[in-house]
Amino acid sequence: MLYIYRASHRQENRPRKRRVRDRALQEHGKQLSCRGRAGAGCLMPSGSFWCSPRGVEGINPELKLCLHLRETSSEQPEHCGAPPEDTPRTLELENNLLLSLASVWQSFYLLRTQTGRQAVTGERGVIPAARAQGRLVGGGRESAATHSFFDSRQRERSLPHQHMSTEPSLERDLDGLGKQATDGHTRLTDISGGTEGGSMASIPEYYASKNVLITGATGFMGKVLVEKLLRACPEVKALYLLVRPKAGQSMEERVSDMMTCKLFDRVREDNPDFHQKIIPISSELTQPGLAISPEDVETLSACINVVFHCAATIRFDEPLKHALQLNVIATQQLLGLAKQMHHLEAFVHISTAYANCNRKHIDEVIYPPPVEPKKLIDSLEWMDDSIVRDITPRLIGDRPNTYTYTKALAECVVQQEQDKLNIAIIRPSIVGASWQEPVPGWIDNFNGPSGVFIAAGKGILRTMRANNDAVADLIPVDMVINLTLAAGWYTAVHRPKSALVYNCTTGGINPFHWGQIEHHVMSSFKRNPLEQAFRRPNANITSNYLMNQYWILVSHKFPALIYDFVLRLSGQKPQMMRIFNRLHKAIGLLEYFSSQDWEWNSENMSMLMSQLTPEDRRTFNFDVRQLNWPEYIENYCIGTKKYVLNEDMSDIPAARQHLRKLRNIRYTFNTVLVVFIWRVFIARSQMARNIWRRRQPWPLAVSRMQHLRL
Ligand SMILES: CCCCCCCCCCCCCCCCCCCC(=O)SCCNC(=O)CCNC(=O)[C@H](O)C(C)(C)COP(=O)(O)OP(=O)(O)OC[C@H]1O[C@@H](n2cnc3c(N)ncnc32)[C@H](O)[C@@H]1OP(=O)(O)O
Ligand SMILES: NC(=O)C1=CN([C@@H]2O[C@H](COP(=O)(O)OP(=O)(O)OC[C@H]3O[C@@H](n4cnc5c(N)ncnc54)[C@H](OP(=O)(O)O)[C@@H]3O)[C@@H](O)[C@H]2O)C=CC1
Repeated sequence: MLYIYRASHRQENRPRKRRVRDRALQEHGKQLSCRGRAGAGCLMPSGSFWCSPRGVEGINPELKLCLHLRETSSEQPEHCGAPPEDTPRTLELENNLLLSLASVWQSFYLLRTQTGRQAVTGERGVIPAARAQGRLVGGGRESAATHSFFDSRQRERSLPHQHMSTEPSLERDLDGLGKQATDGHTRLTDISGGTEGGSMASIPEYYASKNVLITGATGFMGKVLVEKLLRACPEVKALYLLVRPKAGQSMEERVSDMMTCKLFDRVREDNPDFHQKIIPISSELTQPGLAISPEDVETLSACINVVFHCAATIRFDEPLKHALQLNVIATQQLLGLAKQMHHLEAFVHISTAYANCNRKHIDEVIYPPPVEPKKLIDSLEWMDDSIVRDITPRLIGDRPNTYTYTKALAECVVQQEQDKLNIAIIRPSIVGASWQEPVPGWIDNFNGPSGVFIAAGKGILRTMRANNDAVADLIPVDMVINLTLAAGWYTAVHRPKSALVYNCTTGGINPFHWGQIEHHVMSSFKRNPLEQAFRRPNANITSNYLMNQYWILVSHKFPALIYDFVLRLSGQKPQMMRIFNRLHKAIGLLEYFSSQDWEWNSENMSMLMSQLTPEDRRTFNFDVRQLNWPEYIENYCIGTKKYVLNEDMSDIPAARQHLRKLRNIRYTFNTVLVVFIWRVFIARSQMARNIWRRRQPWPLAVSRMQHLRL
């Protein structure tokens, strides 16, 4: 027996909604938590609560999915009793229809899926494991029935039509599940029962014996993904990595080099033979057919269960044609390959939170693309590179670069396949060094803020345009990867009808600002200095353009000129001005992101967390509330020193000594300057002497005495 009630925006319906819920509470002593505004839902025999974005009868199309009732009681009811008196007849009827449909799905599920069969037979796997974790109570079959309702609901695509057509009206009513709500936002609650912890395979159980395809595995995030999968899901069958030969190295050499990197130390300790699970596949993503050999296509089509698409060009200055080729066309081709995969359960696409940075508020929806991707691809194909370069600013419009523009188009091409594939789109904001795993502060590149931190730590960068009070939406790479793996699991298990978008951001939950980052970066590099710093780290951010230009002149260009002059005098090649020019170019490309605020809705991230078992929540932690920013920034700065610059921590005393030397040089330089000014201007002018006598600050009085002694 289950209760169904329909909620409505209309004020007069709210008391009835509340009565139904209160009745459920009274009868079963349950504590139900309720979020949101209006909605429609049913209390399942398991005690979980299901609600649809459109209302059970589908009569109120404006209804958004707003209700999320979650059982918080550990006690499971034997049954749920009769429907409340005030439940209308139509809804009682729907109770029965829903139940029959649930049982059709359940039987189908039990017969068709291995998980289901295991659930009935009690084989090793999902159910026993779930029971062991205290997530299931009662007999295996009954429990399977209750937990499989939503699982099987999501498998409806694979159901023969006659199964669905037994209850046509109900089919229509339930259509809302897994589709986007009228605000376009497909929330996790749209497709799940909302049972805390869920009653399905845990993440490592799911990935056990799966074949996973990863693009961009040699990149920053790809590496962390490979490492975490191998470490946290040791039963994974194989990881197929699409890699291209590069810089004179074959793809095999590149992959074996990658596996010797420090990042894999922990995996190596746990399983010295981990490399056996890694299968490199030669692929150049910008080539037709991704340049994968026919044999490899066959292998991948036959065995891959999950795809993680991380590869992209993330350069902000990439020519549009190339960015389009890699970020859009290659994604299209990969989707084509994915459609040939017979056992594909989830396709996870890594996008960016800034794909829609032309908006201030960004929901977890796929916005209409700036241009129809196919049209753009067709037009650019015949265009000369110089013409494309000329029209690029007009094309990208209010986006700052070709990167964010092509990532937005990529989301659109991914969305076009949502009817054929189970898709998740992850949108991380600014991905920084790792928070905890495999080691705190792991980072291996100069992208995003890392280059800025390093340049500031070396004492080269002294000023930058950024808004002190704007939120710095940094997110640690390990949290992004944990969420990505969890989203892969969720997508495969629930098979949502439309692509689920996860804004993987921190600002809305645990905000930290650029001004605070500046403070912590500077103090961290003073405690743990980088080797051979150019000057003592002392950088400031300002949102004022003119002020920034002034400081660039005084703190960057003037010292660079002096330094290059000294180099020239000593017969060496001047280099400082060249370094500053490159730095200014890089900083100029980043300033767009550090000078503004965005607001991301990250509801699906929070909802996904609520679907994990307590154990998975610990292993695949992406709870950004737990981030302690000062500690994170300290580890980040140390990480740039250890892992990007390969500096030894034992050299810190020498680096501190070097900073002291730089400080003494600065004091000496300042003193010489004061003395020089004194001798040249003040000592020669009576008026200056008069002014001088009237206001003698203490430090200058000292140098005056020194002068007298001279
Ligand atoms: C005043 C200091 C206070 C400190 C606190 C305040 C901090 C404010 C920080 C603000 C940061 C804002 C960051 C926003 C990022 C938005 C992110 C959007 C999220 C994403 O989705 S994508 C990931 C972000 N992508 C990038 O960051 C790529 C940006 N990079 C580029 O586009 C190009 O690399 C660039 C900058 C145009 C340079 O191109 P080029 O001149 O051709 O140089 P190379 O790329 O070939 O590199 C040559 C060489 O230099 C190293 N390098 C690259 N960038 C830097 C850098 N910033 N600093 C130092 N060194 C850098 C690079 O590794 C190469 O080294 P090799 O040894 O390999 O030759
Ligand atoms: N880093 C960040 O701050 C953020 C990143 N993202 C997204 O995350 C994903 C990963 O980013 P990240 O790891 O930082 O990027 P990296 O630049 O570190 O990695 C890019 C990966 O793509 C591969 N690749 C690039 N071109 C080709 C090609 N033609 N053929 C085959 N492989 C290719 C690279 O391989 P190779 O080693 O051969 O060059 C590399 O493995 C991207 O989709 C990016 O948009 C989103 C938000 C923020």
